[in-house]
Amino acid sequence: MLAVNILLILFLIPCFLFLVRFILYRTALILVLRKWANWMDDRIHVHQYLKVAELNENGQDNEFYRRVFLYINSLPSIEDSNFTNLFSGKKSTDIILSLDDNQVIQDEFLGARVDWVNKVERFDHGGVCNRSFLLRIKKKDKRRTLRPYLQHIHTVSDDIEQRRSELKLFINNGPSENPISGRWRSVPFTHHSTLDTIAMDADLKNKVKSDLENFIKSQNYYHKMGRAWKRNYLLYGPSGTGKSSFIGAMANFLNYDVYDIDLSRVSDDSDLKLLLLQTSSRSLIVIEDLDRLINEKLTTTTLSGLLNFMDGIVNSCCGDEKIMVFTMNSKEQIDPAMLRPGRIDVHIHFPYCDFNSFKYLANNYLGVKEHKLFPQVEEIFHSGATMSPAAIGELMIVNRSSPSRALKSVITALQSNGTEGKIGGKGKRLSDSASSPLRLEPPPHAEETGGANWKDSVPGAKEVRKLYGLLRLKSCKSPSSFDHDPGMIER
Ligand SMILES: Nc1ncnc2c1ncn2[C@@H]1O[C@H](COP(=O)(O)OP(=O)(O)OP(=O)(O)O)[C@@H](O)[C@H]1O
Ligand SMILES: [Mg+2]
Repeated sequence: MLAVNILLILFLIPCFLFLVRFILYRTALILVLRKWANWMDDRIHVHQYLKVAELNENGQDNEFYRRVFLYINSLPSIEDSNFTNLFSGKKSTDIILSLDDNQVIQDEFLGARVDWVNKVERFDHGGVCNRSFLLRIKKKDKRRTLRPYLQHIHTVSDDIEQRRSELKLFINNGPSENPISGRWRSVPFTHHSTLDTIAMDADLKNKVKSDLENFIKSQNYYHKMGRAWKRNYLLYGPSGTGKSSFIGAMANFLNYDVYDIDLSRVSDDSDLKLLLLQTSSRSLIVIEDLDRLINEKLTTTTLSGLLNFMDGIVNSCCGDEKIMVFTMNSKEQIDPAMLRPGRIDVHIHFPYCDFNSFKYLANNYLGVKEHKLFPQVEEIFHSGATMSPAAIGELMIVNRSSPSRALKSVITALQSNGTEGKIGGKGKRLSDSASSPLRLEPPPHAEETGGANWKDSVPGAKEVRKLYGLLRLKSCKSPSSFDHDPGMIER
């Protein structure tokens, strides 16, 4: 009998507990209980308040208010708040939750519970209002958790901002242009290149990737060494080999804004310094075609002005975490002082296509991994014929509806190139400005206007050459590009 009773009790206890749990969670009872517990807790402890006002005493925006705003609205507990606003985000599918006026939200940090009140005081009918966030924290927790908690808010809000913000491309105004908007004007940076879309030796790409990753983690290292936290890259190689695209890929990889310096709009060395001073942290500072600017004397800045700029001396006083990127077609005629280690930390060579790069492009542009024409293409590459990735890419794009036709067009172009001899001349940018005497441009709107004709006929080498001036005959060795200098990469 006793055994039966014990069994019955053992059965009933879990049933009872299950029922209590069911009632608590199926009804609002659990919330009521939690509220009581918090109320009791509040009575027992002494609390302190910290106010983060929207405006400082001079009526200027309080940066920390904005950070707290981002932080609070990212807390999962916002879903438990009694009143929450819903807004649509940047994408049509995004919905953003935002705490309503005078609502309280709870947060927990290092085991301490804190409350935030979104305080809004209105003075006249919905017009002027005072906004602030009020932090309520237990006195006993304050000393232990406040500082790390505020730091935590900084880090989280930084992270959110970084994820949300769109990248910007800054272009410098001339010294006398646009005094209101300052020396830089910006447009959204929408370059779609990524490290994956660039055809490049796989080892080299991985090295660059890890170099960039190391750089962004090395703040302490640079500061301990007393150096500005910056790294200088030189991308060099013939026209159409992907240097500019690689800059876009770097910016997208690092999530950095890009400052593209047009040296022809820089009046002198101090003007260049000024421009650098007005760049922000976490940015790529780019000077393209540096060799052409120097050799053709298209800049009024002096060599020493450029060297100081590369050293970033002025830079180190006003925010760092910058990467400078210089592009050149060739570094042969450049003063070695400009290229010495420390001034240029990483040299990356961008060569013409080899068979591996060709396969990479075929996969990216045509979605073709293997093809019966590949052995023939490989043979032609091995015989020494080559083209720039830009030229090959264009042939693939215009013939993308038929991979076989695209490959045949590349073969024809490579073969003609091989038999017709070397086509010399310095590479030019497709987008070169009118100031340049040698303008090589793609056919106007080839895709939209003449697209049908282009697609129907396979363009031969002559057409390609005429259109782009990008064909070269050059033995194409696999790139030995990332110039290793043992001292160049921090470990
Ligand atoms: N290595 C590459 N991988 C993928 N695409 C490439 C590569 N090189 C060039 N392209 C394509 O060719 C076009 C021109 O390339 P890009 O402007 O980057 O060349 P560049 O080296 O900067 O030339 P320039 O010296 O004339 O400025 C881009 O649309 C790019 O997509
Ligand atoms: Mg370029």
